[in-house]
Amino acid sequence: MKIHIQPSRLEGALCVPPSKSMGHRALICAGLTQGSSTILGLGHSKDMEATIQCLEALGASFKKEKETWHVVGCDPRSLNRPAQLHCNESGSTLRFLLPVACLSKETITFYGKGRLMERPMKIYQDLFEAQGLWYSQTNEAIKAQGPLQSGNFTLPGNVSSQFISGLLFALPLMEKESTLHIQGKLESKSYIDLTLDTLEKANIKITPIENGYAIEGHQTYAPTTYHVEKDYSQLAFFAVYAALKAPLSFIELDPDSKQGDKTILKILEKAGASIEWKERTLTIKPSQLHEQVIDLADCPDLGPILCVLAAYCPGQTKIIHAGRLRIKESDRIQAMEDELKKWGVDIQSDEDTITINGKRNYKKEEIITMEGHNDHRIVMACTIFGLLALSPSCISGAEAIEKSYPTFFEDIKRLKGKVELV
Ligand SMILES: O=C(O)C1=C[C@@H](OP(=O)(O)O)[C@@H](O)[C@H](O)C1
Ligand SMILES: C=C(OP(=O)(O)O)C(=O)O
Repeated sequence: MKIHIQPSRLEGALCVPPSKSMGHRALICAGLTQGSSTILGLGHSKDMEATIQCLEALGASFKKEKETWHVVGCDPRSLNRPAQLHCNESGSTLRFLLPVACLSKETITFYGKGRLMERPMKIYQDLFEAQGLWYSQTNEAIKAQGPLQSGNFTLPGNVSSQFISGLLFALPLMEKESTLHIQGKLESKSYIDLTLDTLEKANIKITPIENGYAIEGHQTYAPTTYHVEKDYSQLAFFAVYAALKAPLSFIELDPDSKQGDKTILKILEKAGASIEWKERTLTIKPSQLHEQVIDLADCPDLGPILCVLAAYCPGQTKIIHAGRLRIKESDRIQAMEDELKKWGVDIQSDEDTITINGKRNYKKEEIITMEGHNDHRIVMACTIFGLLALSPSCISGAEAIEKSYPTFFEDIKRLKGKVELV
């Protein structure tokens, strides 16, 4: 799918989609509850679909009535036949559900598409092998056989927090107590906090210890009602636009949200934007923004759109601790470098840092075609760049938005943005 983008002045109010991270967590906690739970405000995307289908393959059932999901959970320990879990391109689905599914004694096959099976998984392989369990991986699939046992687990803190979240979902269901020790600096900590928060709602007890967590065994997930908040990671794309170009309002937000990507508001304020809250509505107004140093350790998903922000902020912006962007749906540093260079943006990177010397305007004589790199966040970031530019452009591979934000282009049109299918 190729989209033509005209420089546009967006206006109005937007309700961004529900949080994908909170959605995965609510689905998993509800899906592991021996009883029925309710999820309110769950969004629709390929990643949500993947998590629902995987939990169904483990025995949970999901029913949607209007905007409410009714979930009857399962116990993977009582699975009595091999199961196939199709994770599509969702790293969260695969890494959260691998230890959960392998509470079972049956062989579980996990399938992935796109770049999923190239993303780091060795942490789980090592952990299975240390317990003498079978684990094998090809380009298309991972096959593993539990049952995974409780114990003392040590994990690096800087590869992906999703391994830690995955174990936090599974360990409470094991027979005995476990500990999880995190080695080195913990990155994406806000995502672990979201996991702990959701587990607490399901009455699962996790005790913080020095550099890790203690998890009692033999716990049960309690039925409850989960409310999924609107997604600050998705809001970030439009927030950057508003801070640079024209005011936008965002409705139905939780101002006290624990989502780590809410930090986009601090970053924009630091750059000079005006941020105003009125109850659950946020208004962002543009200003002459300036450069800064941005630490990405706790908010990796903001990386691509922050490259756009930096490109339009005069002065030198440095985005540090960005290395994990290389192991997402694409190498997001390389992808942004490739696409922004087409516009003449002065952007360079090393393994862990992106340096951008920004300016206020970009204009090309010819129509630039940007590539989506099969990555939703690259498509969305490049589209925002195109809306802010002074000359028209195209983005190809735009269907990648289906992973997390299927209505992205419809929302732009609703705000009077000029985007058209070519
Ligand atoms: O737990 C989560 O919901 C997520 C954790 C982050 O991954 P890492 O911990 O691998 O950085 C983030 O990039 C991903 O989109 C969602
Ligand atoms: C990296 C992402 O998701 P996941 O790791 O779940 O594939 C993302 O949404 O940007």
